[in-house]
Amino acid sequence: MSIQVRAVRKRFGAFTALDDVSVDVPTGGLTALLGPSGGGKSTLLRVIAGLETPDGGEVLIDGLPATHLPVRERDVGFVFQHYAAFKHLTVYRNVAFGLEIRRRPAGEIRDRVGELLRLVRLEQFADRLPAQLSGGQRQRMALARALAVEPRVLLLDEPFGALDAQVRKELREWLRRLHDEVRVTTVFVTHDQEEALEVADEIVVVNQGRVEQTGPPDELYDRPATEFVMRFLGPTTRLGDALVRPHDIDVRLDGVGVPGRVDRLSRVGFEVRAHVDCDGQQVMVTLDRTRAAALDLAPGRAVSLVATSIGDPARPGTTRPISAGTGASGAAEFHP
Ligand SMILES: Nc1ncnc2c1ncn2[C@@H]1O[C@H](COP(=O)(O)OP(=O)(O)OP(=O)(O)O)[C@@H](O)[C@H]1O
Repeated sequence: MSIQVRAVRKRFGAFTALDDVSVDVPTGGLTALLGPSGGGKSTLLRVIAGLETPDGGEVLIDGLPATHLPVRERDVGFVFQHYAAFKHLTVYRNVAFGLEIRRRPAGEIRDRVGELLRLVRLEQFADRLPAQLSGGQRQRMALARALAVEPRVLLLDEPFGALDAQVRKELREWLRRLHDEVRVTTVFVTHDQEEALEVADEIVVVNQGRVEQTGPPDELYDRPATEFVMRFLGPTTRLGDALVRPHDIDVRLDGVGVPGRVDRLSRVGFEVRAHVDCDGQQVMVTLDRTRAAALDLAPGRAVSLVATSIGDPARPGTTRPISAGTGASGAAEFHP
């Protein structure tokens, strides 16, 4: 089921939470709403769900007007950050709940719940109570429960937000695989750019109530439309006036480019980070350790730096340097 959000506005008193927001969610896609805290992601998700009515604009579900359609008629499944399970019911009964209240035949419920517990890898925990599960297992139960009634859309608001980094990482790989298997149109909210880049087919960057850019992860990373998007999606550094990714700078010894001197080197696994002083400007460059060794980089070494730029067909996919002053003016500084 596809979802279209057209020019939606939402105010809370004098505060504009969504300002002329348009988003297309394709059928069967996995779309991330990504942005900083307070940017309007949850409000947008709630408008899609029917939990908030927009002040202007419209929502179309499968091409039909749905702006004023009640939540229960939208066929959506939800999972929130802190999932409220029925504490006194087993995992099995929690997942079966939606089917039981719809009075589905016992055999059908058994088959469906069995299938879902397998999908979320909780078969062996069917008889436990929610309190006897880890946080990650509870969120997987929440997803199984949301999927039980076969919603046409799955809406996830920071579903892994309360979990620690390692579990989050596992769950996002798992979410990707689950989605590939069930293919239900899914929209999930996250403020974690790595989560969005790794999991989503399409990312909508939401900031200060507006959509900054929409596109597949690679496109946003390699061709950010604004300085805000560029900063939000990955590390950046300035070289002269240009804002570039640290791995899109060539370190040279032939004097071509901006002259500088290596200040400091640090190794992080396979990556070497070089801090280069270019006439007072600190430029950060990342390169792999093979390249760093070939250049014989060491503090004090004279080098020169060249930003590799997009639009050069010899180097497809590299980031175009964004000149100072372009893009979202006044966008908050953000260093993931
Ligand atoms: N019911 C409400 N009444 C008043 N203000 C609200 C209400 N809901 C949200 N807001 C405000 O709207 C803005 C956007 O909130 P929203 O929850 O959509 O942001 P978000 O991008 O999801 O942020 P977070 O990641 O912190 O949840 C915030 O400034 C918030 O305080």
